[in-house]
Amino acid sequence: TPIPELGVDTPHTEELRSLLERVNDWGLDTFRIEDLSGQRPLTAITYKIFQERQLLNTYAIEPHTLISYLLTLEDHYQQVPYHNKAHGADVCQSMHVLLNASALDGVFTELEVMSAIFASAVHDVDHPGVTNQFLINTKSDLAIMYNDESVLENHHLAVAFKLLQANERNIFAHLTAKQIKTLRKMVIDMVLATDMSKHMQLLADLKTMVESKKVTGNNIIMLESYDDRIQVLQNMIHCADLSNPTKPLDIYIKWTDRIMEEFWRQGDKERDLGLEVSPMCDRRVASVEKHQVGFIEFIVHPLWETWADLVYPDASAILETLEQNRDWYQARLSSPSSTPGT
Ligand SMILES: COc1ccc(-c2ccn(C[C@@H](O)CN3CCOCC3)n2)cc1OC1CCCC1
Ligand SMILES: [Zn+2]
Repeated sequence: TPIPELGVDTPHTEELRSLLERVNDWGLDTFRIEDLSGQRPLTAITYKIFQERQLLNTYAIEPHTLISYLLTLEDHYQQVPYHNKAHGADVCQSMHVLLNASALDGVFTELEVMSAIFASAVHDVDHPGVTNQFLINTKSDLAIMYNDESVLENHHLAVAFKLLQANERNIFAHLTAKQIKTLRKMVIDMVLATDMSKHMQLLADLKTMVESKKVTGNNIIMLESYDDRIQVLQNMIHCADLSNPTKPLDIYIKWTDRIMEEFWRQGDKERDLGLEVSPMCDRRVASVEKHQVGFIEFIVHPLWETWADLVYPDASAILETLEQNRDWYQARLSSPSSTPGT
């Protein structure tokens, strides 16, 4: 069967094509792509990025093999409010834009770039919509399987690589053994770095790197060792994963609605199980704005401020939007919050 031009079957080909022309822009409306692509945002966006970066030519990837892998990957994202295929598509597209920073021009090899795009597309596959702590507390099969250590992150990686084992989905069939070994290690290192329990160490190391930053004549960052290179890619996927508050406000608010519904459903499960309801997971004690302000103040802004230093001045506009969005939520805190029915 012939491959549709955009990789997905949709009656909105014209509109989807023109929207995907903006794949290099920060703030691309992933929700609109979800609607126009026949609920295939991850396949449509990732296929476009692979084409945009000539990765099919560089690595002799057959279009139908890539489409087959992406459609199956997308089908393995669960229908949960936040950690679903739209989030996977959003982090993949955000990573694609971050890789284009001029301070990183020519820094990463094509294999590292493909590893980063692949890692972000797969990084939450089969996420069950509950946290690592919930899986540990409920003695879930996943927690038993991974001995309570980065349970979800390990699972996402295992699922992503398992799907490659079918010949019709093996997009890396024409890579050398050495390339596959390198790609696999980098993808594992990046996805494991999205575990929030690694956040403080990752940020501390990034700050150290920024302090000792070495650049070439035209302000391009010099990264000699594998450790330095993977550290930048790990912080990049972590930034992409925590990029919702840096996006246009109307898009950010939609992500907030989704994560809160996912957290509240976990709280409902904890209440039903007689467990203590986790912080921010009790829908009866909703302080959405307060939690977003705290999330930005303590996690998102410190990370993005440091990233913006590293790639200065490439992420300055993103940091500006983040600060405006924080002020918007802050302002709603002091004034009466939107109570139901008003
Ligand atoms: C728009 O709002 C949010 C957007 C994102 C997040 C958020 C938290 C952790 N993460 C990253 C994990 O999902 C890391 N995952 C785990 C599973 O394995 C893969 C890697 N993302 C939290 C958000 O708000 C919370 C609710 C109120 C304040 C905090
Ligand atoms: Zn994620």
